[in-house]
Amino acid sequence: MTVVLKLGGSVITEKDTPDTIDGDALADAADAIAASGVTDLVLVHGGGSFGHPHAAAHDVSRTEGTQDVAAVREIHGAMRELNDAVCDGLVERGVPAVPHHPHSAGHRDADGTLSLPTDPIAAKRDEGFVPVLHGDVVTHIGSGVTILSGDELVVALAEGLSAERVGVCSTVPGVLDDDGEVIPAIENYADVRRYLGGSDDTDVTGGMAAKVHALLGLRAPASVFGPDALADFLGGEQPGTLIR
Ligand SMILES: Nc1ncnc2c1ncn2[C@@H]1O[C@H](COP(=O)(O)OP(=O)(O)OP(=O)(O)O)[C@@H](O)[C@H]1O
Ligand SMILES: C=C(C)CCOP(=O)(O)O
Repeated sequence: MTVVLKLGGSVITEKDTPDTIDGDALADAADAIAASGVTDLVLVHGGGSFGHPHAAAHDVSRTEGTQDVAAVREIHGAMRELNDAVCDGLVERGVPAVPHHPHSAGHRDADGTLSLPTDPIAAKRDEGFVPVLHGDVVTHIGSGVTILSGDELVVALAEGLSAERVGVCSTVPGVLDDDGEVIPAIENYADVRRYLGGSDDTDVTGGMAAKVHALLGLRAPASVFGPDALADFLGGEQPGTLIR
């Protein structure tokens, strides 16, 4: 039973300080993953303070591209650095994490549709590794490169690997209504659109609104929850908001 789990960049980094890992949060997340014993796992992490400030500095988003090779290398390089730290934290705890860098593994066509072959990822999983992907810059036909968000990766992986469970761990305990209460379940974007905003921090990929929109397109149920509920999710529970 394949589980696709995204660790929000806002969870594992200090999102308001560029290029800074939140070491305690990363350690807690890695502890929870190691202790869960879940092995059929594909991980994704977001950009946080490694991805978004560099993308914003070069005016790159999911739709605005750049052909500037220095920008490509800067954004991708920052994300590789974060990916190294995530993989290191997992391997130190006995989780066989291996990187899978989207910049080298996928691209968008001229309409922005993502092509990301999942066979190489399935092969890693089937060999007992835990592939760790991340938000990145990807080649976009006619636009140079654009940003690929971790949330888009979650959707592509969940579909391509026929995942049974999908989890998105963010800083918030779930999708919140206007009173700050967690909305238990979402089945329709129109029902919750009025509650959804972007991110509190620099975020070129759209915050919660884009997340919910993307997850509603999945066949598998997806849970949005906070870091405290990561162990519960990995234990088979559906904490936070269930999107189906
Ligand atoms: N209705 C809402 N409920 C919960 N969070 C919301 C809502 N509307 C907007 N948000 C914002 O969405 C943010 C979560 O999305 P964001 O994309 O920043 O998180 P992430 O995926 O953890 O980080 P990253 O994009 O770096 O990977 C929250 O921190 C909050 O600021
Ligand atoms: C900004 C970059 C490079 C990655 C964005 O991924 P996200 O944090 O999942 O939206």
